[in-house]
Parts: sequence; C-alpha cells; structure tokens
Amino acid sequence: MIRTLASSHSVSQNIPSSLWKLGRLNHVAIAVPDLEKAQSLYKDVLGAQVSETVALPEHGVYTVFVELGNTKLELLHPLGEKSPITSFLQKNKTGGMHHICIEVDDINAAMAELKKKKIRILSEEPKIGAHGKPVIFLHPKDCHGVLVELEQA
Ligand SMILES: C[C@@H](C(=O)O)C(=O)SCCNC(=O)CCNC(=O)[C@H](O)C(C)(C)COP(=O)(O)OP(=O)(O)OC[C@H]1O[C@@H](n2cnc3c(N)ncnc32)[C@H](O)[C@@H]1OP(=O)(O)O
Ligand SMILES: [Co+2]
Repeated sequence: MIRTLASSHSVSQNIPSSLWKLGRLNHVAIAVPDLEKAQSLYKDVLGAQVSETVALPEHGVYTVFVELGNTKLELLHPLGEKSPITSFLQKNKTGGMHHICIEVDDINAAMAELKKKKIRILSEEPKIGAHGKPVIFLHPKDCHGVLVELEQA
C-alpha cells in the first residue's frame, strides 16, 4: 500500500517477528580495475584514512578499507582466476558499486529464515569475511538488483 506523506514524518513500523534483526551498515563495496589508483583517490585526493591492501584468497579478492566514521568503503579487486567479481568488472570497466554489507545479530538464524523465504544464498555455509566474522551473500536478483552481504555483528 502507498501512503502519501502529509504533515507527519513518522515512518510506519512493520517489524516481522523473527529471531534475528538487521543492524548497522558495515560497508559499501566498490569494485575497481586499479586498486592503487582507487586507494590514492580516497587517501591523497579525498583525505580519508585508508588501510593497507589485504589479500583474501578464500573470497577471490584484494580489499582496501576506507574509514568514513559512520561506515566504511571496501575497495575490491579480483584475486585469482575464479574471482566472483571478474565478470562484474568486465561489464563495468571503470568499476562500480558492487555490494552493501549490513550487520545481523544472528547470521545462522538469518540464513535459515531467508532460505525458507526463497532468497538465494550464494554459499552453502557462512564464510569468514574481511573482519574475521561470518558472512553470507544474498543473490542480487532476489534483492532488487543489489548484492547484499550480511555480517555477524
Ligand atoms: C571479503 C568479503 C567481506 O567484505 O567480508 C567480501 O565482500 S568478498 C566480495 C566478493 N564476493 C562476492 O561477491 C561473493 C558473492 N558473489 C557471487 O557469488 C557472484 O558475484 C554473483 C553475485 C553470483 C554474480 O556472479 P557473476 O557476475 O559471475 O554472475 P553473472 O554474470 O551470471 O550475474 C548474474 C546476474 O547478476 C548480476 N550481477 C552480478 N553481480 C552483481 C552485483 N554485484 N550487483 C548487482 N547485480 C549483479 C549480473 O549483471 C547478471 O544480471 P543479468 O543476467 O541481468 O545480466
Ligand atoms: Co564486503
């Protein structure tokens, strides 16, 4: 149902009764064809605090984190022949927004419920993500065109 916003700014709350809930936005990930150039943009041009490059062979990516205070950017570059971001970069040659990562308080409960709701989860089990915590990915075609990563808070 569509509600027209008049004088009130209250947002209608429709909280499903589930065993888990969404938390903070952990990061927004950007896939880039040249990691050093992207690192330099955020560090030298925009003046952000930027991490070293970390290789995550389990995920097939190199990552760099940019600190933004309320959240982070994750710069991604393919690692290895089977990187999950290779075809994305072939389609988006100058790079582009690749996924968002939202924290959850119980990733196993989230996984069980989302499976029941026919949202495709892109691994059999959670993997350990860039912050040493379990993560899963939800298929972009089941999330209105956005690849969604869920990370155990
Ligand atoms: C370290 C960790 C962390 O932060 O802790 C990370 O983030 S690791 C970050 C890297 N890891 C991951 O992304 C893992 C999960 N991702 C995957 O398994 C894959 O990337 C898929 C999402 C399945 C897509 O794989 P691939 O691009 O090879 O498949 P595909 O070319 O057949 O794509 C299927 C359809 O999805 C679309 N598609 C592909 N990637 C997309 C994306 N990032 N956002 C939105 N749509 C996307 C394609 O355009 C295509 O749509 P059309 O059919 O309409 O053309
Ligand atoms: Co990520």
